[in-house]
Amino acid sequence: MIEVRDLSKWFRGPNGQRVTAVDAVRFTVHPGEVFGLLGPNGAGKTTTLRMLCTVLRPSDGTATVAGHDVVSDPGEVRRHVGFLSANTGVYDRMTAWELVEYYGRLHQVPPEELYPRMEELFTTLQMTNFRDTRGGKLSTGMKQKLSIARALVNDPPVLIFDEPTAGLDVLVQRAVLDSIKRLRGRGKTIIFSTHIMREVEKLCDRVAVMAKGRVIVCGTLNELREMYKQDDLEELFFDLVS
Ligand SMILES: Nc1ncnc2c1ncn2[C@@H]1O[C@H](COP(=O)(O)OP(=O)(O)OP(=O)(O)O)[C@@H](O)[C@H]1O
Repeated sequence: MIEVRDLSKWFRGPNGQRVTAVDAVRFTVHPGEVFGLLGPNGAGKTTTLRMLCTVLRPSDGTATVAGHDVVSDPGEVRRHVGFLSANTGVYDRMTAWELVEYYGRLHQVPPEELYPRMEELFTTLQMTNFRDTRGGKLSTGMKQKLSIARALVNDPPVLIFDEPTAGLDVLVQRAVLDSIKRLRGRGKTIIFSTHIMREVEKLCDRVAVMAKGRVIVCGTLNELREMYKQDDLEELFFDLVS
């Protein structure tokens, strides 16, 4: 479970001025739920997710992930989270299989769990054809799948995915979205960011629409349709953020 209460982050701009990237955001994500953070470029989605996975320290407010506070207990948060971002690193010299194995060992997954899980991940994410290819020779989509496998290798209860389908072709997009659905079916708590309403419609149980660092509205898609008397979610999103 993820609980976010009045979470804010500000940075110093080039002239020393305060740039508020995330402004008193609140939401809760439950196990077995896919929660979408939807917003245009610069809305504050990545900054919010980075605070949740302890890469960035909040300026104000609180967040707990799997019951652990992101500021006072970052190690435990990291142990319970699989994080994926557009620039998650893939080592050039390791093969796809070696990289996932390496992360599994880092997380101290016992071998009798690690290898069956890796076989399953490589099959469901359709990675068997490049299992022995080195990172440096993989395409963007292959690297993205590999980063997902890496995030899942220790079977964490919470998954934080920053634009998981960015830059992928439709086939890989579908494989990624299908894996997210399967993970929800297994009771994982999942939050992901996107600026594509279609993905939210396909996948999310609830969504928070963000703009200029704030959550403008949060609810199920039906609640949003009802609230704004607008059935076309693309239009609704446009109206909300413009
Ligand atoms: N390290 C930083 N220093 C200064 N400003 C930053 C920093 N990181 C983010 N920002 C600013 O915070 C705001 C929110 O950025 P963020 O990357 O969280 O948005 P986003 O919703 O993820 O956008 P995108 O869809 O383009 O990835 C932007 O105005 C951005 O310029």
